[in-house]
Amino acid sequence: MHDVWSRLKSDTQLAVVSTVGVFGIVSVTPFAIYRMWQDNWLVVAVDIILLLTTLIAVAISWRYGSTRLAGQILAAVYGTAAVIVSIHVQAGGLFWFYCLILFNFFVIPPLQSTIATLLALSFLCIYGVMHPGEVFVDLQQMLIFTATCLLCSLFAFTFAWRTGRQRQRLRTLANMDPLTGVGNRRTLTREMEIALASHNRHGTPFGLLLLDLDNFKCINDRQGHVEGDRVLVEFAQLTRNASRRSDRLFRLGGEEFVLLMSNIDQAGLESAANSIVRTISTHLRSAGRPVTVSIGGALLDAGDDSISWLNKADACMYRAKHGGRNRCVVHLADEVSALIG
Ligand SMILES: Nc1nc2c(ncn2[C@@H]2O[C@H](COP(=O)(O)OP(=O)(O)OP(=O)(O)O)[C@@H](O)[C@H]2O)c(=O)[nH]1
Repeated sequence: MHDVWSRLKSDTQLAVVSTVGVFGIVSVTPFAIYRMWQDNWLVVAVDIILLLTTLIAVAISWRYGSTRLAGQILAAVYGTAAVIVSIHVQAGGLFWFYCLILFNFFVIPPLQSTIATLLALSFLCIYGVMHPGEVFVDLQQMLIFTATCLLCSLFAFTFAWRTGRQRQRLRTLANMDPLTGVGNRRTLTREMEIALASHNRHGTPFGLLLLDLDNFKCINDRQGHVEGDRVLVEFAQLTRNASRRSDRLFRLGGEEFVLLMSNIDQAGLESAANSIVRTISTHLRSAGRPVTVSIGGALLDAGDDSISWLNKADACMYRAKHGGRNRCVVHLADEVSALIG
């Protein structure tokens, strides 16, 4: 039960599909029973298909995590059902269209949702024009119905689009360091857990570098925090430029950064660290003086967890500081190798 709750809390789309699934079942079931009582077996069949599809879509999203596919199945089936019910229940059935418009915006992205609604609406209007008096009382009713559906769709689109953008912005704020634009500590923790899982399952080699700017306090004290911030931003840019596209840079806090690398061996880690030490001492300047970095590196070994992995790199970084700064030290299985940058 705890697992179900934590998945619902961490996966918004899963929570949405599950909620609309429960609402769908709760709202369709009484109508299916009512139509049975009325002997309207076509609509009963549609309702039963709706209930089964809802259960299948919710099961797909829980079992395989395919919430997008589940949403598309739900939108397609509920759209088709709304058209069939509108034709066979006449005027009363048309009201379901308004639920469909909102429903689509919950389960699929805004553009897909608008297209799905327009398709269902167009089909209904074409059928209505070809069979006068069957779906709409007259042309005026059809036009009013179409206009109100389009308006609802427009409002829902605007709301869903804005909400999506806000959610995206919040996600960025939660995962990114606002000063340097690299991943923050929280993202690093998640990425390290993913690396550990991939290493344990597939044996993928990983390494990390812990980078700490040298005497950064002096820059702040002499040149002020604005200059300190500029140095941090430029340091992040230079480090990213000096590393591979697949390497990921994170700010651990203050003037400490972590570079996470996949598919790397001891020699690769040493060479990457040396290259960054050289790039920074050559290109990073503050008040005309070179700024340098000390780096500790460690490969992910069998039996490591994220804390022991980071601790190995941290111990090496302190060795680099005590060895005179502007250098890197990379952890070996049985020894520590010092490399002058
Ligand atoms: N400008 C700026 N300074 C920061 C930020 N975060 C932390 N600092 C400063 O970074 C400095 C870190 O100082 P220390 O931990 O003594 O490290 P250091 O001076 O680089 O010394 P070593 O690491 O031993 O070479 C402190 O003065 C913090 O105030 C930030 O976001 N912007």
